[in-house]
Amino acid sequence: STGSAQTNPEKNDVEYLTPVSIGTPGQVLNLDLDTGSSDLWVFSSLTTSSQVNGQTLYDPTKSTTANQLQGYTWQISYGDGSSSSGDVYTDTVTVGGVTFSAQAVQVAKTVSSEFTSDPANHGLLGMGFGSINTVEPVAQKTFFDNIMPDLDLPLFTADLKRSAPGRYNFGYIDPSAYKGEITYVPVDNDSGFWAWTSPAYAIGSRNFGNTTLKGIADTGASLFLLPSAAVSEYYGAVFGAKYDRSQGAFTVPCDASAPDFTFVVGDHGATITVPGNYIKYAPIDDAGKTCFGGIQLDTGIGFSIFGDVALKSAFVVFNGGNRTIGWATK
Ligand SMILES: O[C@H]1CN[C@@H](c2nc(-c3ccc(C(F)(F)F)cc3)no2)C1
Repeated sequence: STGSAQTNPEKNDVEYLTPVSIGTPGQVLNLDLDTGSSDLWVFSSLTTSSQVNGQTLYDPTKSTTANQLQGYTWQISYGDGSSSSGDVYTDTVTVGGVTFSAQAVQVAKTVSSEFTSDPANHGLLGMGFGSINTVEPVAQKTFFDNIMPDLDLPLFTADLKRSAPGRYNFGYIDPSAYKGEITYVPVDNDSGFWAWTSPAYAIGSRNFGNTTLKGIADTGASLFLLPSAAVSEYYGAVFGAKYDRSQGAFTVPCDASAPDFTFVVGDHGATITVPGNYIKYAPIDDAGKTCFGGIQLDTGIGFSIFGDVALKSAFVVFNGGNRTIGWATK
């Protein structure tokens, strides 16, 4: 089988939401497909009502194919400190025309304020590796784990765009979606993430250094989080850039000329270039004078995060069959 789903950016591309049908008859929720986690959880009829704020709710009692996993629970927290928890059902789930009939659907009973205040986000669909699924007493498989054997090719692709709809494809590679060759590199999934290493990077027209970037491809993360050496070098090249202690982040003048950030993929010279404009991420003042930086520090995480600012500059193949990640320009 193969499938294809359009994914739609929220304001400032802070996340990309994809319609997902759950249950019989289908209840369509817009979910954040997240390669950085491995739980499929949804706002539901069981979610504490004071924590619901316009989100579409999955109601398992309205689905003839829903079955509760009695006594199973889950609890997850994300990089930004947000969190959610609840119970577990199985039901039929369809994304982009690909269906799995007994998918674990984690229904939220509680969600943190960050989720409550985002009416367009009805939950997350984790596309990481199964080892980091949080369901107790038995971890559940991700949607991709479950459909992979039936896919023509054991992979999915991410084609995110700046402030425009993009696409997740399942089981095939669309040759019209990228230019040149796709360069594949090994993924180390011991952490449960799509972890890989870039051998070097360059800022603007400077020469490539020899500093490797060890990071994860994370479609659920908005920004590009890098080591302090790379971040300082980058913003050192932007006139008027500064570290704003009140924001705890680097900002740039929205009218600054920001250099591109190029990272190497593989050892045959392939590169991906993040346009400097993507790094003038979003205005933080009404006048649109100061912009939040799309590159920020990865301090304390232990690895870099190739989030949407990096991913939307490429066509990315997540191959679960041979555990590789492929990058191509587009
Ligand atoms: O944990 C890492 C795994 N992937 C990254 C991720 N973060 C979120 C997220 C989405 C929406 C929200 C909220 F709506 F604002 F609450 C919060 C976090 N989704 O994937 C970070």
